[in-house]
Amino acid sequence: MIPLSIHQVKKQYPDGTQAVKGVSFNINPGEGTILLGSNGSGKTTLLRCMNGLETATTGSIYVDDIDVVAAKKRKDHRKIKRVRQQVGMVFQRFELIGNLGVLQNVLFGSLGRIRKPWEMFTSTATKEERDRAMECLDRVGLSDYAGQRARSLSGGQQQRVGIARMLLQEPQIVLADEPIASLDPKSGREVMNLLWEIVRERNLTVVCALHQLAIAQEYGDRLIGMRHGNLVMDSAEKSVSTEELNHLYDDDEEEEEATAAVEAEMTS
Ligand SMILES: Nc1ncnc2c1ncn2[C@@H]1O[C@H](COP(=O)(O)OP(=O)(O)OP(=O)(O)O)[C@@H](O)[C@H]1O
Repeated sequence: MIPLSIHQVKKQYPDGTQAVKGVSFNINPGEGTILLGSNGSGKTTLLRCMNGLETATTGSIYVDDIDVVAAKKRKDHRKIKRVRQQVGMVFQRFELIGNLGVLQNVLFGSLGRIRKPWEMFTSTATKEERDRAMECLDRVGLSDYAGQRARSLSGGQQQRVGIARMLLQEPQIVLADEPIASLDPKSGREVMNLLWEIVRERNLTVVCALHQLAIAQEYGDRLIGMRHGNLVMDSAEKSVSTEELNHLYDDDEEEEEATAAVEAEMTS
């Protein structure tokens, strides 16, 4: 079964910004896909639509047999929860609670058992959950840091806690939104190595937004490029040269003007 299928997805924000303009692709099981594109090309929006953090305006996004877009529109919480259990997120800014301990942060990965936000602070983990969380911390090499406050860790260590939190969820799909953008090159590479090692050993399907082209070429099984909310490059369809990758980041004032002119003509 195709784990992730995206069909004609559009996302327009309430202020009128068209962040994603009709994107379609299927991701195969175990595929490590890297999403590329300059700032504002729509990568984060698309990732957030995939796990229902944002609701796509039109189109469908199937996670296994669930259409996330339809589930969000119908406010079908049972289906949204099933999607969230299957889809783990790794964020650029780690999204840890700095004042809390490392182990507690990982335990919040078992979000399936938390129904209301305040339960994050009142619910206590079972011994089994704590043991599993410790195993996840051990996998990312941080079991010795379990009792420390998250904010006392370096950026690279905090991202490893983010990976451990994602692991505790036991997802089938991992969405990583610029997981190394806040890290120095050495820590970034360490985190990328760890993330890829883990997804490979568990045969997880990954979609990872990145800006570092060399790393994208090194790690990605497949490279997908976005520009102004459109999918403009997919290495599954044709091989992609470094030149074409660089073109994704070209200064495109002229192209924007041309696109705006075409759009204005179409709406007049
Ligand atoms: N909540 C929002 N409301 C309105 N516009 C938004 C919102 N979030 C993002 N946008 C806009 O949507 C477009 C796509 O943004 P998005 O963050 O998805 O791009 P991106 O490719 O992830 O960029 P970056 O590489 O900088 O993270 C941009 O024009 C952005 O300003």
